[in-house]
Amino acid sequence: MQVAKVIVDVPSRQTNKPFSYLIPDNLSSAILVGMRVQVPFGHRKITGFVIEVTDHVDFDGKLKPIDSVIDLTPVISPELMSLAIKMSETTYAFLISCLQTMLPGGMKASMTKKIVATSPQVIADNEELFHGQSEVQLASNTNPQTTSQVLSLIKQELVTVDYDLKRSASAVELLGVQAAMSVEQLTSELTTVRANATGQQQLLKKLIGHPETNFVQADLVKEGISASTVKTAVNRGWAQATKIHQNRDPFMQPVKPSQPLELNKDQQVAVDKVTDAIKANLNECFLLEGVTGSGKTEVYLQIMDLALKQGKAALMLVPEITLTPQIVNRVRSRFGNQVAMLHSAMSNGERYDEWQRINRGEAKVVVGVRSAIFAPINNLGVIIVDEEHDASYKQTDNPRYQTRDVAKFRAEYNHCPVVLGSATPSLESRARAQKGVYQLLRLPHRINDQVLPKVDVVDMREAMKHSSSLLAQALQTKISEKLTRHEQVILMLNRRGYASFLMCRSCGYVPQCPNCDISLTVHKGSHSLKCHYCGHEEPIPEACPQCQSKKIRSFGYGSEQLEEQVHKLFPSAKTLRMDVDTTRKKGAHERIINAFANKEADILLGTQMIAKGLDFPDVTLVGVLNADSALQFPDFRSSERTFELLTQVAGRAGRADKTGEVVIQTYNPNHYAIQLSQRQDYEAFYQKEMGIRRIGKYPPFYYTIKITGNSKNERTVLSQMLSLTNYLKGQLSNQAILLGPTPKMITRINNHYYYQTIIKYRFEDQLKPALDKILTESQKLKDVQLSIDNEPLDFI
Ligand SMILES: Nc1ncnc2c1ncn2[C@@H]1O[C@H](COP(=O)(O)OP(=O)(O)OP(=O)(O)O)[C@@H](O)[C@H]1O
Ligand SMILES: [Zn+2]
Ligand SMILES: [Zn+2]
Repeated sequence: MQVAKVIVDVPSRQTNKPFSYLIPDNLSSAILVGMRVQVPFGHRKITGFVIEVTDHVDFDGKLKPIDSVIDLTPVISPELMSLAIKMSETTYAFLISCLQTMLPGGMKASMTKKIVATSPQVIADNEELFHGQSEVQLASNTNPQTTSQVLSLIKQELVTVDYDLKRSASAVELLGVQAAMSVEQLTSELTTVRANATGQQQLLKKLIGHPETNFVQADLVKEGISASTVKTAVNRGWAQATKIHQNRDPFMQPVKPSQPLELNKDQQVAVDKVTDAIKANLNECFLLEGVTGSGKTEVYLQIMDLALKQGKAALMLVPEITLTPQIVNRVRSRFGNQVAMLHSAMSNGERYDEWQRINRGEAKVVVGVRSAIFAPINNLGVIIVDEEHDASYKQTDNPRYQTRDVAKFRAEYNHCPVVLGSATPSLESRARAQKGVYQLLRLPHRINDQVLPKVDVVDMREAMKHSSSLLAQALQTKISEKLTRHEQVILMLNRRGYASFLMCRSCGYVPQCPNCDISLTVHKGSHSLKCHYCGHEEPIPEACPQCQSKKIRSFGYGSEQLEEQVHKLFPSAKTLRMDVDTTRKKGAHERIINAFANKEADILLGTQMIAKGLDFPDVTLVGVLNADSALQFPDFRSSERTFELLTQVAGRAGRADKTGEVVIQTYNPNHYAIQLSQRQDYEAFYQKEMGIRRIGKYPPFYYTIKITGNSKNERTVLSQMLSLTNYLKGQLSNQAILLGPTPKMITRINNHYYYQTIIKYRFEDQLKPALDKILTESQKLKDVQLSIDNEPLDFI
């Protein structure tokens, strides 16, 4: 008798362990670990993942049989299975959530599958299945007999399985036209054309000049060659009408192949160290600390190239914001069709197609965002985590995993190295390199010894005495200079919308969100006040709702207002704005970047979206308008975030042959994060910040856990948090530090009240059991939701 142990799709503590089900005889050899199955559970039928198949029954009662299989081949590999178990333990998430996180979106149980015969013989031999067709659809509740027949065909490789998913129409077909005669023939045709038939002459000359080119007809019309001229040309045999496929997805545009660049000495050392580890199957972790523009990407490319030459696969992770066609095209230009991409702007169908290409081993290089760490890659040779300090590597929802940790687990499993790269490594990673846990590789110079940009800090307390403009005079002068030289400028204002809030000058009234404890942000484009936490939106009032005064004004600035001011100050400059509001539509982000790269605009302005990863050779000036925005948060990582953001955005200037300049506007010119980012001195910042963290007992000196409770009822959540905090105090040693419960910085969001307790600790073996117990107990509470965040990004 065979038994399958199944993790069922019921996220609760009680079901966070496998349930045993009998495997029916006709499925006996077909059920494999990593497949999804349908099983009876209470009075329902639900899905689950098979995590073990055994002959051993450790259950006294009568086992229920598996109902049907959902996947015909495993969707979770043994590697990912062990990873899910480990993740569930370390993130306090349910195993079922971890398993589901690993599958590409849309690979839902109810999805229809089809099997495709590999030869006519197969169709003939299995008439009752195929009914003469080459492919058939299988419903998710196919009977066990048919299933076992299909499974045996799969085993013999006589059929392939495909999931039916909607692909978005990413390609469009355009009408084209191409020469159909030789250049000589066309030249003699030219003599026969009437002198006043200018369109025909123009077209013929074009065809003669570019006999190989497939012209887009719509482009010709723009040049004055009409559709009827093209028709005449086709009728007279000069040209033929063609169809041109154009990809709408900016990530999929054709790219020119590129060759490896000759490395400088530091780059070579880095590449050699990592490739030695790949060749020796060493599970080592490298920290590549390279200043902005030092050529880290080229180092990644050559490392991946070597992994491929060793017959292995490579995974490169990038933050959401830097996953632009710029970086993807650099990878694709080196590795062509071997590259698979996984990003959130893709449709479910596109993502599934890429997932399959990876699963089948067709794509050997995977580039993607956080979730790509779960790509079904076999035989990994190296994992690269670019901009390793980036906050987007931490998932803020269940399961709350840190991608760097998952990367290290996979590398250990695959006996391969991990490369964490950044100009501003996280303190955690840099400290590990200090201790020798990671190997530190450094690129201290920019390519071609281009100097780092010169950074001026403008004290806005002084500047505001002379003018109330958002842009200090010093910055305005530099912008005009660059504009006259036709160089490009990047301006960052890390707040979206038009103004921070509205206030009545007569009575002091400030409109608040009705659902959250926060004032509403002014958006001029949509003529509304918006809550950035719950999405609440209302019209901008004409008069004060409290005292009816018309003296209602907006305060503070956002990116929308920056754009307005720039237009006023520099009326002839063309601008592009990039923030959450201008990049909602699919592909918008890429279009803005491409337009700026093509020099369709002089000034790119926006929120922190524009700070990272971009490489525009003509940008010679970067202005930061509110360098203090992150410093205002009462959080231990504020300085690190400020330093990182300023250093990264400054790094966008002067990356090619022209020297760059940076202007930082601040109200805290003496703050060390601002002063050290002015010098772009990461090492000094690291030393200084480590001293502060040591005294404050913060990471990386202490581990941290954040427990958050929320409820519609403030008193309920507070009393629950108090009792669990007291329980923890009893369980932990007196070395552990418990802070809380305290209300979160914004206590009420969407009418739920949030309270938190922070634990700082070094060694506490009773911590995990105590937290597991708290989670189990919390399942019984109806009106409080609890979450545990291991190593949270912030304490606010
Ligand atoms: N060995 C080399 N020889 C010549 N040019 C190079 C070399 N390595 C890199 N470059 C070029 O230098 C520029 C900067 O390199 P790259 O973008 O890789 O830097 P980076 O360190 O990844 O930057 P950042 O962290 O600021 O995004 C690129 O245009 C790249 O093509
Ligand atoms: Zn008022
Ligand atoms: Zn709100």
